[in-house]
Amino acid sequence: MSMSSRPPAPPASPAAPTVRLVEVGPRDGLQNERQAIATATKLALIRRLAAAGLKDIEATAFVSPKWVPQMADHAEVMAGLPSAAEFPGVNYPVLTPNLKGFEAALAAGAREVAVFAAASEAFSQKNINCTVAESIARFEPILAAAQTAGVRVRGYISCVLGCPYQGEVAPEAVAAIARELLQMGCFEVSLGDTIGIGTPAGVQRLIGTVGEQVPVARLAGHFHDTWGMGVANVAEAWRQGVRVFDSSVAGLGGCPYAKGATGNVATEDLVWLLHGLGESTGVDLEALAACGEWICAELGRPNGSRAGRALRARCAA
Ligand SMILES: CC(C)(COP(=O)([O-])OP(=O)([O-])OC[C@H]1O[C@@H](n2cnc3c(N)ncnc32)[C@H](O)[C@@H]1OP(=O)([O-])[O-])[C@@H](O)C(=O)NCCC(=O)NCCSC(=O)C[C@@](C)(O)CC(=O)[O-]
Repeated sequence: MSMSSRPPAPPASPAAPTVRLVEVGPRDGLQNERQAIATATKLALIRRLAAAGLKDIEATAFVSPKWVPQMADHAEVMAGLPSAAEFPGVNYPVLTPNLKGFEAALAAGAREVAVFAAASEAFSQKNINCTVAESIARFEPILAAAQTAGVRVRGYISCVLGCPYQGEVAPEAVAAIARELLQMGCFEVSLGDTIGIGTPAGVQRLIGTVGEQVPVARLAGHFHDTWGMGVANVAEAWRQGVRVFDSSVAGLGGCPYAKGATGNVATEDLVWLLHGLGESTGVDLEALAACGEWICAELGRPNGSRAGRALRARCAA
């Protein structure tokens, strides 16, 4: 392709981000990979993501290694994270389902953790082996211990637009859990479309209903791309005022307890969309796309990012 026929690039991202991206590739993206992934590969991925400008990189999960073997090296991952001198201002949150996980995360140096609930009873049982109410009760000691230790706690809610076991999920159920998580002390609640089943109309209803109970500024969008709606759903959530989004480089991922779920919306696609909307993310899209290509080659899997593939094709032309 000649230079003149190239599509115009969206504006480059200026220094101060107006939208916060939470890169979940090293955790959500890798947790479902069947092949063993070396800790060194996970750390190289994290380093490349930080070098591309991502400031929130979910590093691992302090969950049971019997349930999610891929995250069994959580302490080693934490020990090998880049130093603050190398990448200033980068945050490395981790998942903690219970106090045992929180204590291990704290001992490993975590400064931010995430608790995860579901808006569906069936999913809660499959994912964390307890009811929704029991999960919230398990979070209480985490929030208390985190406050003492000065650790920030994020909340997740899974299945906000549908459940693989239960089907429809009422936005009111999501709103009630979001309110509870914020009242408990979570600084933000990430709304997970775990099976990527939602459409923009559902996102509009969801944010409208949840936004009646909690400030939209305290919500994040976490969209999987299983049905190809990831970017459209982000655009709708953005239109509704959401300014924090979770994504994974190259669209890595799936969920061990949501059969058929594909990865998160790809970070490259999200960055392309947001820059096109005039937002800044602080992310260098070319460096990110190179990172996406690299991890896909490492894992021997196709690149799930449309923008990443388009950039590669442009560079090869
Ligand atoms: C929550 C549990 C532990 C309950 O699992 P359980 O079996 O009910 O727990 P338990 O308390 O009976 O303990 C059983 C064993 O696990 C150990 N154990 C207990 N807790 C821990 C811990 N924290 N770390 C390490 N080990 C732990 C415990 O010590 C014991 O070991 P044993 O005596 O048998 O040797 C389990 O169900 C679990 O680990 N689930 C994790 C599931 C998971 O990671 N899912 C994926 C993340 S969520 C997600 O992807 C959705 C999200 C966030 O991305 C948003 C979206 O898209 O929807």
